Amino acid sequence: MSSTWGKNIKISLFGESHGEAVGVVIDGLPAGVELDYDFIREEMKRRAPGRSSISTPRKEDDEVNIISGVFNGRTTGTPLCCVIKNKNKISKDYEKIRYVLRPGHADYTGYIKYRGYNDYRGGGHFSGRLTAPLVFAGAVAKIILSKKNIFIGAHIKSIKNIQDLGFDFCNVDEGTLIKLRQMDFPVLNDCIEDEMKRVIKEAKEDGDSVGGVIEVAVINVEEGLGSPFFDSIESRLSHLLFSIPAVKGVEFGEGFNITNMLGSDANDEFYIENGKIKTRTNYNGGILGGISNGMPIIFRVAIKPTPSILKRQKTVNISLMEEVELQVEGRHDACIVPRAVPVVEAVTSIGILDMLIEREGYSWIK
Ligand SMILES: Cc1cc2nc3c(=O)[nH]c(=O)nc-3n(C[C@H](O)[C@H](O)[C@H](O)COP(=O)(O)O)c2cc1C
Ligand SMILES: C=C(O[C@@H]1CC(C(=O)O)=C[C@@H](OP(=O)(O)O)[C@H]1O)C(=O)O
Repeated sequence: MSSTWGKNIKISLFGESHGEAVGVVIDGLPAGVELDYDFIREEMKRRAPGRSSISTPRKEDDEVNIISGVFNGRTTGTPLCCVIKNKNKISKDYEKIRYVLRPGHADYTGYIKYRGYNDYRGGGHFSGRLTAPLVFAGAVAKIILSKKNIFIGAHIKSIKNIQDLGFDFCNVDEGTLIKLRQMDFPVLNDCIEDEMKRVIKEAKEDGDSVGGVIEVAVINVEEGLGSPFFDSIESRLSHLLFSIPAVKGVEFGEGFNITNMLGSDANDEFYIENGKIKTRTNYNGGILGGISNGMPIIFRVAIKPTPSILKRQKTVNISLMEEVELQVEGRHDACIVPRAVPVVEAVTSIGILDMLIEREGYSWIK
């Protein structure tokens, strides 16, 4: 099933953007974990639509309704089902373009795969709205990971060609990640925020959209997590990251740039600090042979420009089999990147927790 993922923590997404609700069933959770509802609400708010002028004006409160798997505020260990209602749908925008394929969106491929039975309203099951339940599942995973002091944080590394500073690959502290989490527009260099927002606003005024890159750090993962080959940390996390709509690239450590380096530079040399083996550089992003080496796990995720744009585009009416021009109406993100930051963190948390339970079972979770 394409909407189900995981070996130990299994998540199953359901719903459509203009249907009754979206949601997730999480199976394999440990019993007895106290859920911090304030934290979960904050995480949901970070992603929710309609909270800024650069995001879609569709306002949703993204209130989570937990309908199973929690009793007296603690997980029971049985499937946890969370439902998030769709309260602010305007489906008429999509009736007009029912058979007119939006370039860059999943209208064509969805129509072909599901033989025209797909819910086309708002992208249906392909919508970025399905990332709301992912953020919920990620918040639960973050609560559990915090028991091992594992923190996941991310910032907007670039919007189009405007660059933020990068993480210090060897030294990412918890304080920085928590500060980023509290920011509506998380960047390391405060001075770059206005310029990035200007690029987004200019594209929007022009009926267009822009993309960008998100940089992620996972800290305090002990050495030895992961496996070689098919279950490498890179493979497991990439599977989840590429499941997020609009993700077009993932690179770990120096990523593609490592090809510009000599081996003598790219090799992270080892040393000992207080009896612990560390590396002086971290170009490999904390992973060797698919397994964590105890350094921060660092990677970047490329997000494409939002496909639904006001600008006129050439496309096809699939019912009439005619070439037509399209001007998309409706409520869309001029740039997906800021709202994708908590989503990227969420799937990373789910992936790390899944691998941790595989390695250590449940006994460390109290
Ligand atoms: C948080 C989030 C918000 C999104 N908002 C929009 C949007 O407003 N309009 C749009 O056309 N696409 C939006 N997308 C992207 C589409 O859902 C995505 O491009 C589409 O499903 C096709 O998938 P693909 O780009 O991975 O091929 C959003 C994605 C995410 C993760
Ligand atoms: C609703 C959300 O984002 C939606 C993601 C989306 C898409 O095509 O992915 C298209 C828009 O949907 P609509 O046309 O119904 O307003 C966004 O608003 C959300 O993230 O919660």
